[in-house]
Amino acid sequence: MSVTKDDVLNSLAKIQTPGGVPLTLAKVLSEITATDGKVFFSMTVDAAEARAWEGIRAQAEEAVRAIPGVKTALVALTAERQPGSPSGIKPSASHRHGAGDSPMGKQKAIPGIKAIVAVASGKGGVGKSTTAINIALGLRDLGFKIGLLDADIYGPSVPRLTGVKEMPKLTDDKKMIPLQRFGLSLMSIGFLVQEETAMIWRGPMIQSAVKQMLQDVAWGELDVLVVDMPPGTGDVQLSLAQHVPLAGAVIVSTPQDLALIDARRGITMFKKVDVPTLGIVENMSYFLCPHCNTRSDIFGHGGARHEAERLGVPFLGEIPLHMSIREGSDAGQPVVETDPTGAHAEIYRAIADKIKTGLRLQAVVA
Ligand SMILES: Nc1ncnc2c1ncn2[C@@H]1O[C@H](COP(=O)(O)OP(=O)(O)OP(=O)(O)O)[C@@H](O)[C@H]1O
Repeated sequence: MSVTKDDVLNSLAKIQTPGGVPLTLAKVLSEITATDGKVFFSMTVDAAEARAWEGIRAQAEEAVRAIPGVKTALVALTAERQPGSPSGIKPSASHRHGAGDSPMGKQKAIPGIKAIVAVASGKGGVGKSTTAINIALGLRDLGFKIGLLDADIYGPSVPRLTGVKEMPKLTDDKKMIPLQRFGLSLMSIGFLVQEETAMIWRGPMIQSAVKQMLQDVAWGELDVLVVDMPPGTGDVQLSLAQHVPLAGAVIVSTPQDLALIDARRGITMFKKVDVPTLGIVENMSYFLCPHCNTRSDIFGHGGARHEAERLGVPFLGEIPLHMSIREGSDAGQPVVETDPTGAHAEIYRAIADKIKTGLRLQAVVA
């Protein structure tokens, strides 16, 4: 039985807002998407009233899940920007009421997760997601229990990188159970909504959805949760960096000058929100000819290492441009998994080891 938008609207009409009108008349609902039993929409409310609306959001999600045929429902609560706050970003409830002076700042820690590490890039297409999953696998090989959260909501990559496209199941208390692959716990918006849907997301919706993917997922005990961030250094990324309790950030760049300028912006962004940069990775650093083994520095290799030195952040390693990395990551077979004793897996594990060292300095991971 397929679920329609009208089914969703009929069930939402029974919910009363704080102002006493039915939710469907409150002018807060976004476009509703209902495809293959997956329902997604957001509610945009005045920032000052956001806390009062959290209960309505939960009720709406509950009501939609109760419609026969609905397999999953995600309702994001987004607040209109407040003029005057930095970048227009409103501090979250946990920011205001949270405590603690850990490197994670004042955000609410996620129970059971020892450290959250963001993998970010100044611009798209530099291989951030490929690097993120292979680093996650490298950390797994070092003996850690690892999760991977795909926060790249513009173009979720985890389904492609892992070949996993199932719908997460729910626990009795309605938390999503992460999917398992390669010994990693995985969560991606790509498991919940169609890729076309992902394109229509606006900044505040992303922030809210990522918060839910962090907090409404039964992650269990993890040493490190690797977060594949959306590419870029705009307000959305800044806001995520501010709202996710990050222990540190890894910046992925290619060696070209332009990419490096963007990488620098990434470091500045994390600095702004007091998240330490664990280091820079240079991806597509050089090309090793598979036939003659000759190395070519196509993009002028070494830029990221210099940039890291200049900025006083660790340089984590160089990953070559290689067909097997591309083919593997595009076919759900990341290279650290498929060729664990090969040279590329070694490189990713060495990077993971440096990340481990960076985290240990902060006494987050044992
Ligand atoms: N070291 C590498 N060698 C060869 N191909 C690579 C390498 N790293 C990434 N790629 C390929 O480059 C493309 C972009 O990679 P990926 O999706 O990881 O980038 P991204 O920075 O996450 O992109 P997006 O802008 O979508 O976030 C993919 O086809 C991937 O397989």
